[in-house]
Amino acid sequence: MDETPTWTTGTLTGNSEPCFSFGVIADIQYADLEDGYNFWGSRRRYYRHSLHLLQSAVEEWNKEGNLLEFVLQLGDIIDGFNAQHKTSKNALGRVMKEFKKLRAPVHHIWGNHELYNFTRDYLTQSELNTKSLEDHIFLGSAAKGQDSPGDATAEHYYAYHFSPVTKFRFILLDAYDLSVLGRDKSTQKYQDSLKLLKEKNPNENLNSPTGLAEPHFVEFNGGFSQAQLDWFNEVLTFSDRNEEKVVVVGHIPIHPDSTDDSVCLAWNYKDALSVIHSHQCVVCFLAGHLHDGGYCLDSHGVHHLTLEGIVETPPGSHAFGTIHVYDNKLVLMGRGRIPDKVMYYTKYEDKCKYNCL
Ligand SMILES: Nc1ncnc2c1ncn2[C@@H]1O[C@H](COP(=O)(O)OP(=O)(O)O)[C@@H](O)[C@H]1O
Repeated sequence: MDETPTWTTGTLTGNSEPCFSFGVIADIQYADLEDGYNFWGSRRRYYRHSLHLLQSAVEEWNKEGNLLEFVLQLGDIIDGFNAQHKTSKNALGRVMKEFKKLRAPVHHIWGNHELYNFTRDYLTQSELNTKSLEDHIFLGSAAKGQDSPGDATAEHYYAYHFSPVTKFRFILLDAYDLSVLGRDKSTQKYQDSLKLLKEKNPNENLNSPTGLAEPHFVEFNGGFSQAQLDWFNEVLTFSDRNEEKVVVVGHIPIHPDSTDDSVCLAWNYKDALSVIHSHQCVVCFLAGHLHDGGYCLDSHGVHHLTLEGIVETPPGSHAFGTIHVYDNKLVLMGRGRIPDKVMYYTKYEDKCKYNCL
């Protein structure tokens, strides 16, 4: 980092100083287990050590003091192996104990490993439901299908938005709204998701992308329901009208150029992208899931940043970051495997140009 930030907190002010900052961390996948490997046996997974990396990330963030407004935990907080060992609640308890030492609030995203360990109803009642931190604004009729945090209706999805300072908003999306993971088999969403997955993936093992025209149609990915996309569109309409900048957060990447393979993408990523591209306000999409980092600036001037995962980070290295929010850019200060990055907001006129093409 060649930029040494000086600090002011408050609204986006028009000056050159950062306005606030937030932490990012992805794919902790803690389990009290010996190291293992990914599916291909090519990358080591440090299940037990991931807790130590979280501990030191929390210590580092706490040193940043009041400047750190919140932390985004991008999903897969504990590993699916906990379900097999019946240690899910215990493992979650250990990880949450570390997060509680943080002097800033944490916003939690749900990934596939949350759904290997817990039902959606359990998650809704758990500390991993941070929707109570939602900002309340008036949205149009398309947003009516959205459930409140306490609701545990069978078809619910987990998404919300918040505004830490005037003119800046974060939207957390549920990339497993359409999924066969975590949904009761009796629900319409389960049936529809299974039908879609099987149409796109004829393999006996639905986690296998072998031979697929669209290799991202695997069981460990998921997608967005039309109800969620309508709600998303309503929030972005509000943000456009209020001339806000928006960062969107989800577990699974939604742009092919922000992943190193064609597998780690949300099923209907194109639908999410087209909602984003029909608005001016989105500056960045943040994701995890891949474990390797990824980045692209898309055709509409939106940055897509995929974060390196903690679980595949060896002792001696790290994988978390702090993003400093300026009037004209986001500055990622990465630690360990996560490189620093400066992401300038695309000017409104340039976005208009893209949108007219
Ligand atoms: N190419 C593949 N073929 C078949 N199964 C796979 C493949 N890749 C992953 N899987 C399986 O899918 C599940 C999720 O994969 P995993 O790599 O553990 O996901 P994550 O990256 O979210 O930890 C695991 O059960 C894994 O064995």
